[in-house]
Amino acid sequence: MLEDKIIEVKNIKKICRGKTILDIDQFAVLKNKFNFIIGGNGSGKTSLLNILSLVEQDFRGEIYYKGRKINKDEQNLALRRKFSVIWQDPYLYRGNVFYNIALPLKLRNIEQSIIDKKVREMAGRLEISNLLEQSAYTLSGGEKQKTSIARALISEPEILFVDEATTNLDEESIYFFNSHFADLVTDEMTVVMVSHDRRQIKELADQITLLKGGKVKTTKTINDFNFELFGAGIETFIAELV
Ligand SMILES: Nc1ncnc2c1ncn2[C@@H]1O[C@H](COP(=O)(O)OP(=O)(O)OP(=O)(O)O)[C@@H](O)[C@H]1O
Repeated sequence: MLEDKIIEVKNIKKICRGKTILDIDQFAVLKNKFNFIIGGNGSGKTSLLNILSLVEQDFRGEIYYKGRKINKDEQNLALRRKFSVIWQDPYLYRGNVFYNIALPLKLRNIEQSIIDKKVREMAGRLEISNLLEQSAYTLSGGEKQKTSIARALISEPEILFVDEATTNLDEESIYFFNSHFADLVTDEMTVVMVSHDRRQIKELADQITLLKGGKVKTTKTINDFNFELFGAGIETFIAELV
C-alpha cells in the first residue's frame, strides 16, 4: 500500500555561495510516522529540515503539503502554525519557563485558563513543574531543552521537526529524552528527526533517509531494512551509515 505523504519536495536545489548544498530529485515525509534524516557532517540534513519546515523558503524546486503546492513567495503563516521545530540549541525568550511554554498558545489567542491548565500539564510530563517560575536564562542545558520541547509540543503540531535535539545533552538527559519522547508525541503527529543517535533511530524510526553530499542516497522504511538485513540487525547497518 502506498504510504500517505504529508510533505513532498521535488527537484530541490539549494546553492549557497556557489556551492550546491542540496540536490534532491524527490523526497517525501510520511504522515503519522517517525521520519529520520541521517548522514555525516555537512551532508545537508539541517538544510533539508529547514526547507521541509518552511523555515527556509529560498531554494529552487517545489514543495507540496498534502499534495497541494506551496507558494514559496508567501509567508504561509497558517501552515507554519501547524509545524513546530525543536532545535539543537534551544532558543528561549526572556521571561520565565511558564511564559516560554505558553507563548505558542498566546499567539493563537487561546483563553488564559486553558493556557494555565495545558502548560502545567505539559510541564508535569517533562518533569519541569518546579521550574515554571524560573527565568529561562538561568536554566541548565537539559532544562532549556526540556522547556523548548514543551513549547514545541504545547500547540499539538501536525508536524514536529527535531534537529539533533540531544547532541548537547548529558547521558541522563538523553536517557530521559529517549524514554519519554515516543509518549510525548501523539498518534496524529508526524515527526521529522535529524539524529545521529543509533538508539533513537532503532527505537523510533519508521522511515530512514540517508543524505550524502546534499543528495538522498537512500530512503527506506524500517521494514525494508529488516527484510534486507535479516540477521544482521539494523544497528550494524546504521553504524555503517552515520
Ligand atoms: N548559509 C550558508 N552559506 C554557505 N554554506 C552553507 C550555508 N548553510 C549551510 N552551508 C553548507 O552546506 C552544507 C550542509 O550544511 P547542513 O548544516 O545542512 O549539514 P548537516 O548535515 O546538518 O551537518 P551537521 O551534521 O554538521 O550539522 C555544509 O557544508 C555547510 O557548510
